[in-house]
Amino acid sequence: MPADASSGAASPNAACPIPTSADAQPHALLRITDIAKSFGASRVLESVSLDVRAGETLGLIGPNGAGKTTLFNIITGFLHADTGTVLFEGRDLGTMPSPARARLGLVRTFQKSLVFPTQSIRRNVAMAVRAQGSGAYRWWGGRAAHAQADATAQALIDGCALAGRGDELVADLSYGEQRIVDMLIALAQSPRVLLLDEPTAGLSTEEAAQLLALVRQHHAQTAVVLIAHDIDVVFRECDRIAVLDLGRLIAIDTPEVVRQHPGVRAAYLGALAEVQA
Ligand SMILES: Nc1ncnc2c1ncn2[C@@H]1O[C@H](COP(=O)(O)OP(=O)(O)OP(=O)(O)O)[C@@H](O)[C@H]1O
Repeated sequence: MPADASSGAASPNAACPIPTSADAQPHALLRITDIAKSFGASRVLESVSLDVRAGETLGLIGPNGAGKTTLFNIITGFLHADTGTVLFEGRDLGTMPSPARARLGLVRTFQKSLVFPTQSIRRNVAMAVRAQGSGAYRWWGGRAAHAQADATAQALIDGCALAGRGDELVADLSYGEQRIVDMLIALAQSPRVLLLDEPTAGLSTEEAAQLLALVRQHHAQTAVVLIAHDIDVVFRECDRIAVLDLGRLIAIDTPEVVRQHPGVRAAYLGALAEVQA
């Protein structure tokens, strides 16, 4: 947890002043400012600003349809915002396509797994290692490049609960084990900012904690942004929590402060009362 994870009051503006490129602080790896997005007449995001700091885990929560995945899509270049900026290490990413963003270290996972189920664990992870260099998933290439990617993949696999099972097909793994492969694929891309879209859905709280611990095992300084509907997991695992409601950021602060935020409690209809302090 970063030393400066706490950030004061629960109002979005007080906790995270609307930033400009001129006042970017060195610890804000990713800074999004005034993001708005509509689909036709439907306004999905409205003036969303927040920063993401090296080494922190920032939870991104909100009711269904609040705009969480749309925000991920904009940060990672799968969609472009109508207005607003995405700064990565102070650099405006503009219309940079998603593969180029991934090569900078802006890596994401998806709600639906993107693994190749009929391939081995090692082959899936090795392809991600190679994608980091080339910007595309490739089956072919020189022997040395293959060997290097395999070795990196093997090291990742050996450092987790799938150690010694690199030759197994992903299709033969349990649901929870497949989520680990998703995470290894993300980690293979050397993320500086890792955006995780529902990686813990369907996992127990314990399994979710183990999955997230994998990130810190490999990348202590990576900033993690976690979308999860299990608010128990979010409140336990995150240094700060950002709350979207109807496309607006209604709070961004420490779990302790967010838990008490009246707007957040209203959005969650009292469900927060169940979360352990
Ligand atoms: N490509 C699209 N075209 C039209 N509407 C879209 C598109 N993508 C998302 N939406 C709409 O935007 C709103 C926000 O969707 P989004 O997936 O970002 O929400 P979310 O907070 O991630 O929801 P959930 O928790 O259910 O995944 C929803 O009403 C959704 O139907």
